[in-house]
Amino acid sequence: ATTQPHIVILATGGTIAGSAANTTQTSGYRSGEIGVQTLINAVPEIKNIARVDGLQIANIGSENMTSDTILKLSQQVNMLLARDDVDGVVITHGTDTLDETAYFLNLTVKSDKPVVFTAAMRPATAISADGAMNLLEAVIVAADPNARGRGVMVVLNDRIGSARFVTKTNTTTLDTFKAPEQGYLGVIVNGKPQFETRVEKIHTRRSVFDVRSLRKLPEVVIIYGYQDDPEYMYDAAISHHVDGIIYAGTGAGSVSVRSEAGIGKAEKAGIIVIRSSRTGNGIVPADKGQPGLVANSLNPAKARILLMLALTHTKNPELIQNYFNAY
Ligand SMILES: NC(=O)C[C@H](N)C(=O)O
Repeated sequence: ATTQPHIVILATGGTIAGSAANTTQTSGYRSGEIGVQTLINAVPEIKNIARVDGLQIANIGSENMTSDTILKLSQQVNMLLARDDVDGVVITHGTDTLDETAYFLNLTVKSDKPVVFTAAMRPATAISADGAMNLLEAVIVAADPNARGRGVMVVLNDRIGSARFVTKTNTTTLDTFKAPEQGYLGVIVNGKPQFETRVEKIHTRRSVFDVRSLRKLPEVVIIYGYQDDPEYMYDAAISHHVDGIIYAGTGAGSVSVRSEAGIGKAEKAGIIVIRSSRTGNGIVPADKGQPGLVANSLNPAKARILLMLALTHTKNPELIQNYFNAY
C-alpha cells in the first residue's frame, strides 16, 4: 500500500464537522465540532484510495474565517505541496465562505498538485449527511494525476467545480455550489473523476501572487448598492483607512448619484474602488464616465480576495485592472 498517493486533509470546520441534537435537524446546529481524525475515521473507504494524514487548522463556522487564517492556510498548503512525499491536499471548510478561501488559494498556491475543497450542507449527525461521500470524492479527485494543473477545485455533490467560478447559490440544498455561466470542470461517477473542461483564467503556478512570506493582507471592504444607498458607508470606509472598496453594484455595476459621490471621495483619499455586481452573474463592463475599476465576472466576495492580493503588489489602477481581466 506504500504506492498509494499521499493526501493531506486540512480541516477548518463548517457543517461537515457539525453536530446537531437529532438526526432530522439541518439548521441551527453547531458548526466545527468534530475533529479531523473523526471525520477521516468515519470514511474507511478512503483507505482504498490514498494514504491520508489529518491536520486541524481551525474548527469554526466559515462565517468566522479571517484573512489571517486563509493566509496561514495558503502558506501551510505551499509547504506541504513542496514536499516530494505529498501528492495533493484536501481542505474541509464551511460552505458559507468556502468560495473566498478557495479562490485565495487558487491565486496563491505555487504547485500543479491537486488542491480540493470540500464541505457539507447537512451536519454529520443528520440522516443522509453528505459529508462522508463529499470527503471521499474530494480524496478521489486529489489522488487523481489527471486533476493536476486545473487550479483549486471544489468537490461537493458528485461535481468538480473551479474555485474561480463556483459559488454557494442556495442557502440549504445539497447542490448549492454552482457556476451558471461556466458550469463544472467535471463529475465523479461511481468513484471515478471525469474531467470535461479547463479554466482559461490564470491560477496557481502561473499566478504572480506569492504570499509565502507575507505577514498581513490589506484591508478591503464591500459596500452594497441598492435604492437610496447612503453615501456615509463610504465615509465610514475612508475614516477606517481601508485599502480598497468593492462596490457590489446594482445590475451591470450601475452607480447611484450618492454612491458616485462616495466613490469619488474614496478615490481622492487614495482608496482603490472596484465595481462588481450584486446579480451574481455576468461581466461588469468598463463603461466610460463610470467611476472605479471593474471586477470582470468575479462576485463581490471574490473581487475582494483579488483586490487584497493586487494591493500587495501595486496601487496602480491600470495594473490592478489588468489583474481583474486576467485572473
Ligand atoms: N454548510 C456549512 O458549512 C455552513 C456553515 N455555517 C459554515 O459555513 O461553516
